[in-house]
Amino acid sequence: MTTAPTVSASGLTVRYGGRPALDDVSLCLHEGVTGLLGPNGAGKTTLLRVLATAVPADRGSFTVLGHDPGTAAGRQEVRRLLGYLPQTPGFHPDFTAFAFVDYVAILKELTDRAGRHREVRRVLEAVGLSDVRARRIKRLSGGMRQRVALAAALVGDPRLLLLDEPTVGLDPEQRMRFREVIAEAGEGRTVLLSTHQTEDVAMLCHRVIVTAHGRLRFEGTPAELTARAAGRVWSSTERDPGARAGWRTGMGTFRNVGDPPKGAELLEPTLEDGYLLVLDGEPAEVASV
Ligand SMILES: Nc1ncnc2c1ncn2[C@@H]1O[C@H](COP(=O)(O)OP(=O)(O)OP(=O)(O)O)[C@@H](O)[C@H]1O
Repeated sequence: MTTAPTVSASGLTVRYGGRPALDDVSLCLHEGVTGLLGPNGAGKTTLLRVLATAVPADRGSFTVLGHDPGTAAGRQEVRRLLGYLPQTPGFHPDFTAFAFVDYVAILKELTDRAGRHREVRRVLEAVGLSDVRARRIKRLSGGMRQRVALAAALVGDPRLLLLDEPTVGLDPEQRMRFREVIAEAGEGRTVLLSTHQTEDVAMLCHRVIVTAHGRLRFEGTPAELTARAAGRVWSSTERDPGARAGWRTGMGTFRNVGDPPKGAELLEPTLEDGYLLVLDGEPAEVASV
């Protein structure tokens, strides 16, 4: 990648009660969509909170397009460049979808009323909510509320978009719609997408980061993550006790991931297989995704 990174982070560490939620994480994010995978408690939300300047790092530093949030002026610049969809977005339920996104647009310093309203209509259209923009948030479904939160993150055309599990709880059609919007947002902008959906990463992302126990375990392309499982996925009629993971498929045969026995019938690996193998060696409660 030849372009300068949007985000450069070095040694980011956050501790809660002495335990590291984020442990010496260094990374660069470029334009396009980067997927952030990791089991529960891996530190994904903590990393997004730090980059969103919602939580300060105990150690380490980062810049966004050269601005250092370690200073008050730098933090203000970084916040101007950000769109953030937190894991549990907060709404005032009596707001309409339009009024809520408009409120966020005002906080984002879009002061010209007519231009701001155009922008609010644009992002509501992008997430497919134009028809219900006058409906109160308390009367919207969970998936629609998630789309309101995405519209609020998109408003003002941020250069860096931080999305914390945006497709959780969405039906397949809505997930597809989200993918379209996120892919579009990744054109000319930098998107960090935290997710448990390896499918979303395979379909959307040009880069992928895997974390566990607050540490970076992998950084590369989805194809490179998938390649970690090349020659390590095989089919058998019984569950192979030597497999790292194995399950009966709908075909009645077992799909095993790990170190295959000699002569095993090898299968085409997926990104999820690569992910499982990257987590291999983690303590069991973390590795059992
Ligand atoms: N405010 C907090 N106070 C204390 N501990 C916290 C706090 N926030 C996170 N942690 C702990 O830090 C670790 C990382 O949590 P984090 O929410 O960043 O993980 P995650 O990868 O986003 O998990 P999930 O996939 O379940 O959302 C966990 O052990 C969590 O319990």
